Amino acid sequence: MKVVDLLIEARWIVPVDPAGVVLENHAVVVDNGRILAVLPQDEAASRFSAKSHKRLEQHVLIPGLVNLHTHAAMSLLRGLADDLPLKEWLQHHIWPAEAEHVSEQFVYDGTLLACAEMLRGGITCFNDMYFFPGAAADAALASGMRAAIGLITVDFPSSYATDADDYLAKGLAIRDQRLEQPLLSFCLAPHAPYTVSDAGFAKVLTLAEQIELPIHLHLHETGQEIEESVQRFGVRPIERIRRLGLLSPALIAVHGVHLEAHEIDLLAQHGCSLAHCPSSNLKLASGIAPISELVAKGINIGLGTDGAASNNRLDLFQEMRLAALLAKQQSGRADALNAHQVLHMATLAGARALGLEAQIGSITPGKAADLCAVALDDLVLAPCYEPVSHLTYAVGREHVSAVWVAGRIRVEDGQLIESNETGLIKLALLWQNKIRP
Ligand SMILES: CSC[C@H]1O[C@@H](n2cnc3c(O)ncnc32)[C@H](O)[C@@H]1O
Ligand SMILES: [Zn+2]
Repeated sequence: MKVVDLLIEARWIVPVDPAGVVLENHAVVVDNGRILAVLPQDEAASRFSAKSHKRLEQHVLIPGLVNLHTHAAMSLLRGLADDLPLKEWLQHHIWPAEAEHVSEQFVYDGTLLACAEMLRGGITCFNDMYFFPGAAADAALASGMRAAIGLITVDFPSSYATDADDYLAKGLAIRDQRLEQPLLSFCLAPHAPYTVSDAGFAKVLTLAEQIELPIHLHLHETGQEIEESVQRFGVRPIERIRRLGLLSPALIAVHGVHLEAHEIDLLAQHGCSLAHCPSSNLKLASGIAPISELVAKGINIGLGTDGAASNNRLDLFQEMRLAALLAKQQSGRADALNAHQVLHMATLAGARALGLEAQIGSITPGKAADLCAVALDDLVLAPCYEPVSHLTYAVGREHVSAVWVAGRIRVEDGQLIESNETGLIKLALLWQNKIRP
């Protein structure tokens, strides 16, 4: 019998790959942080002796969720400026607050708080875009969470950096210092077409090609963004980005709310990914992304929460439900996006966009053991005919009972391990008193 680190037996396992499969009474064998095997429980018992054993009698085990777009540290700005459209929200509220308060400590503390919220909700990996990305990376590592850290660029100075060259040089140094961290990966993260010049994009593209990183960019979020681009550059943002050479499989276009048919074709032809953030798009009244049309063209779509100042939750179960419901409403077809497709978006599609498809996103031997157990023995989830249906339409993040990142348990019985929740609330209160004394 082979001795292994961990054996997880679950009532249901949804590996996500192969698509549409639900395994009953199977086990996941974990060793050295990786998935060694997925097999029937009786076979697992005869082949493996585990140092640690978890029995999930009434649970469904899924891959850890991948949050494809966030600004984690903005958890400290949650609820600061509600009920506003994007431009007014950013220019008159968020950017002034960031100019006054964002520091390395703000980003570390805010990201720590966000990681706690995300882990408790079954998210094991997040794709971040924010100032002081080194502090975000360190907070993710301190939380034992996987993160794709955005090396940001904007054309305005901040407390973090002065201009495009400075942003990129600082980002590269942050990456160089953390290259050996197995839980970290990196993206180039130019903020948006309206805050990055052609020269800034050219620099981003050169770097992304040299060091083979994805490019994480807000794109076509509002109608106003598009109108202003036409006035300023004579073309819509996607066309400008195309001319600059940024449309490629490396691009993670965030939002894509306003897309014409030929622009959807362009994204498909170039193999771009899209980060769909339905709550943020609804709250800022930006619109609803044409998801069923994007799906029909085979575009890789992951789900994001965006920051907590525009959502105001970092809750991918809510984004899953919303994504499914909005796609149905928008297309007029009840089968527009089914529960399996939505779970795929929240896991493997996000991993693929980040270039992490070989490492995470499905319960597959050889991949990292990033796993999420959801307890279905709650009256609000009874009866349960189909666990994947429940994951999209009925489950809330409060039903997450256990979470592992690279085989290490981070949440047990719905509670964070090695994390002081009371301390985090106190930390948030300290910032609240600073920001709104
Ligand atoms: C350069 S750091 C990231 C920058 O993005 C801002 N931001 C947060 N949410 C959004 C959004 O929905 N659209 C555009 N920009 C957003 C954040 O406040 C930071 O300044
Ligand atoms: Zn955003």
